[in-house]
Amino acid sequence: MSHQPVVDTKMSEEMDKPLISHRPVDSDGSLAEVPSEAPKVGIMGSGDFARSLATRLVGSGFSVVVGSRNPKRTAGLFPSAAQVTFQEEALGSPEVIFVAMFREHYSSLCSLSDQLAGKILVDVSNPTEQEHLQHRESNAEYLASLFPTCSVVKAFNVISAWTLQAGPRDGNRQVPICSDQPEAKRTVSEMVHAMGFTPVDMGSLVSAREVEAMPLRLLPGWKVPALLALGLLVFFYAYNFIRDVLHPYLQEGKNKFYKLPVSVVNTTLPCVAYVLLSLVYLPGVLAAALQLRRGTKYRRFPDWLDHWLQHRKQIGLLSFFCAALHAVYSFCLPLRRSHRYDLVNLAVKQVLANKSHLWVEEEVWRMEIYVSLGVLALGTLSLLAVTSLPSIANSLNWREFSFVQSTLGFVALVLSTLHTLTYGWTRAFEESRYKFYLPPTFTLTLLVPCVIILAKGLFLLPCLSHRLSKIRRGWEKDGAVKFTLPMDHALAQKTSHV
Ligand SMILES: Cc1cc2nc3c(=O)[nH]c(=O)nc-3n(C[C@H](O)[C@H](O)[C@H](O)COP(=O)(O)OP(=O)(O)OC[C@H]3O[C@@H](n4cnc5c(N)ncnc54)[C@H](O)[C@@H]3O)c2cc1C
Ligand SMILES: NC(=O)C1=CN([C@@H]2O[C@H](COP(=O)(O)OP(=O)(O)OC[C@H]3O[C@@H](n4cnc5c(N)ncnc54)[C@H](OP(=O)(O)O)[C@@H]3O)[C@@H](O)[C@H]2O)C=CC1
Ligand code: HEM
Ligand SMILES: [Cu+2]
Ligand SMILES: [Fe+3]
Repeated sequence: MSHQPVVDTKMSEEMDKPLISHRPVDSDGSLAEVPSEAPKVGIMGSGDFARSLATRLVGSGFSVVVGSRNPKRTAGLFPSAAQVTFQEEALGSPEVIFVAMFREHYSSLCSLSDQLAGKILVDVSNPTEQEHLQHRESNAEYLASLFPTCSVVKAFNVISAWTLQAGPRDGNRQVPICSDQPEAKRTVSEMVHAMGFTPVDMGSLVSAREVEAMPLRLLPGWKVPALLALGLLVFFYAYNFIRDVLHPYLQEGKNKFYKLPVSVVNTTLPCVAYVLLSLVYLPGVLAAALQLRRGTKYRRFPDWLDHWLQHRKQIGLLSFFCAALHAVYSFCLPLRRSHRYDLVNLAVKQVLANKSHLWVEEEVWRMEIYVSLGVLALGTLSLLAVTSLPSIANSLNWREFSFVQSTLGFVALVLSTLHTLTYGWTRAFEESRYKFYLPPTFTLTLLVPCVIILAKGLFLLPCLSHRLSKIRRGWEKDGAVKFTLPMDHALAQKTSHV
């Protein structure tokens, strides 16, 4: 929505009047005279939402009249500047009427349809999940069907009563708006703006169903990645439990259960982080391989790959989260009592065995290097995480963004791989490291990243990179696409989401 004054002369009279929060400024800089009569807005219903809305509207310079079935009982709950009266009386002068009632009570307004004729009705309702599934038409479309002479606008349903009352200082400021009457939509948009929110035009009233579904979604796009991370956590924790705790207990009768809270977790978390990171960069490689094989970029990827590509951000951020936890756990390793007892016991054993100066040069170097590589990997990952914040992403052009995400992300994957390899060293080849024939955990995680690194290397070979960049500029192996376009189009529509 633009911040400029609206020039359209056909604008409703309501909006020609200045609002307090938007006082027009004269050319000499002083405030223009505020007219005595503020634009009048009606609210049907006296519930939580109606009260918050009235408070906010009054604060933004509107004059509010509330229509209630029982004004005596409810008047005390509203700001004194708001007029609370019977439903039919509230409908008289305002051009814009908010319907702050639940869907099942809309029809109770039908007796007032004569007074409502020609007015703008704002539907603020939120269906429950059940209602949303039960009704094929949105609440707003239902309201429009009850009052065909009114202009129905869907707005404010994504804003909670609490946010309305507290003002848009924190939380989401965006208010999606849709309506079949552009004029009515503009009037309400200006009101949204005057109340300190940002109107987002969602088009005609058929979008109302989508707008009503917005508050029902919980962290869209995170479900599959979160389940994936959880699955990996459970798998690796169980695997490490068997190797590090169960095996010593069953085979040697040793009690190593103290490892459950820190040690086992700190073997699990890095493996999850590392696998998730490789799963961020695997689909890009698969996509490139598919394009090379098909010889065109104009055929859609299979659904699963399309989905995977779209969820990389969430998978990547979960990977970063696990890696950060792994780093903190690693710093804590030497703080533990168990660690000190182990050290002292080792020292005592050495003294008894009359050994001195235990310093294995190779072990020292290995440790110095893998810790350093881990720190570098985490540092690179945190750059990716920072640039994924919308405010920072918006300040980068797409080349800068894709440099950080694609190139530095790959660098992070390589550093993590070197970190894991130097940590693992020769352990993968020592028989004593195999517990119940299970190889050390890190060996399980190395396969996919190594495939990715190899593939990326292959794609750099002149013949392949040349062909790939030709394909990405629209070149096609002859006959690659011609006959599949119409079907692809249907597919594109079917799968376009997120
Ligand atoms: C902590 C963290 C945060 C993340 N945050 C985000 C985020 O905010 N947003 C987001 O989208 N992703 C995010 N990701 C996911 C990931 O970083 C990006 O999806 C990244 O762009 C993937 O890079 P890619 O090279 O695998 O894939 P793409 O950049 O999609 O490329 C796919 C393949 O095509 C090649 N390629 C691409 N374009 C061209 C071209 N024009 N010419 C030739 N070859 C080309 C690439 O080399 C690659 O092989 C995040 C990841 C992590 C770990
Ligand atoms: N609460 C919130 O945070 C949000 C609410 N909404 C939407 O706002 C609308 C109102 O919600 P909310 O204020 O929380 O609900 P309430 O139950 O608190 O208020 C509903 C109001 O509807 C009025 N009403 C009119 N006719 C009837 C009737 N026949 N039976 C019962 N009540 C009637 C009542 O006012 P009276 O008795 O004065 O006539 C009542 O106060 C809902 O559609 C909701 O989805 C949307 C976003 C957030
Ligand atoms: C500040 C950053 C980091 C530090 C200090 C660090 C430190 C460590 C330490 C001390 C270990 C050995 C754990 C043990 O003894 O059980 C380890 C293992 C490991 N780390 Fe890191 N690391 C860091 C970052 C990362 C990152 C970013 C990744 C990958 C995303 C990663 C992946 C791994 C893996 C896979 C292992 C092997 C786990 C196992 O099988 O035991 N680390 N790291
Ligand atoms: Cu999806
Ligand atoms: Fe219903």
